[in-house]
Amino acid sequence: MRIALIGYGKMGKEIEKIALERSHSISFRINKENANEILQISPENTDVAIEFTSPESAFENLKNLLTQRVSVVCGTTGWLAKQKEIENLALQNQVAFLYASNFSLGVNLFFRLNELLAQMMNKYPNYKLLLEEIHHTEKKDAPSGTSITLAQGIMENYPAKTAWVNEFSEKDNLVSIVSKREPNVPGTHIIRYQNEIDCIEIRHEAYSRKGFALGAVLAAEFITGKKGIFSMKDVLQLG
Ligand SMILES: NC(=O)C1=CN([C@@H]2O[C@H](COP(=O)(O)OP(=O)(O)OC[C@H]3O[C@@H](n4cnc5c(N)ncnc54)[C@H](O)[C@@H]3O)[C@@H](O)[C@H]2O)C=CC1
Ligand SMILES: O=C(O)C1=N[C@H](C(=O)O)C[C@H](O)C1
Repeated sequence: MRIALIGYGKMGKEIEKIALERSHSISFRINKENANEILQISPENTDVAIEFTSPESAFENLKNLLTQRVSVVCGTTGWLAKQKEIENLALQNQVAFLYASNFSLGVNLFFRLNELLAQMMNKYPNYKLLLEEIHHTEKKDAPSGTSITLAQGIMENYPAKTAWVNEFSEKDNLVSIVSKREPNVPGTHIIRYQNEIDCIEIRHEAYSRKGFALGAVLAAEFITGKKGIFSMKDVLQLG
């Protein structure tokens, strides 16, 4: 498979390692400095593009790639207000598009665990809920994309929770997401239900970026040759 890497930073480089190990080749390495080269990417030279850039650049990159009829796996967080527009563009151009806030198998298992726990805790409202995310100090967006997915999973299974906020709050209808930034943390997410008697906590801690990169390459392998909108649930078949 010929992969174009859009964003050759921490994630782009990690993805390249896994892609080469799995016998794929890299058709383009695009960064801020050579961003215009994205216009040269086409189905003639590339099977799939993997986009990990920044919240400010993702929408424009995705628009260009999909209009040029190139299927895309996107891991950039913080641009989702325009997700529907991008999905429609993929459908119009008859290519595949897959976005995930987190590509690691562990986090996708954790998403399911979070939903099951929310379903149970829905019956015990005297437990206060807190969602905490810790990431490296270079991260540009807050809260993390993963914590937004976790908050959505809670709201779908705990109807009294109707919105999330990115601050500490004890309001019963809110999912409170607290974001912390510390050096060299690849990504940690904690969900805690607590009252004066005890505490129930689930936690996912990434030890490196390898799981994110492997998941992104598996997603690229999965969508190659397909058309439509996909998610990591399709790739990992977690049920
Ligand atoms: N979904 C997931 O599993 C994961 C998502 N992420 C997300 O991926 C994104 C990138 O993360 P990192 O690689 O850690 O960031 P990074 O800052 O190390 O790398 C980003 C790269 O994008 C490039 N870039 C910026 N503007 C560009 C443009 N217009 N065109 C092409 N390249 C451009 C920069 O030159 C830089 O090399 C972030 O939004 C982060 O939240 C990160 C890890 C896992
Ligand atoms: O910026 C990161 O590094 C990460 N971003 C993703 C997010 O916002 O959830 C995924 C992972 O936690 C690492």
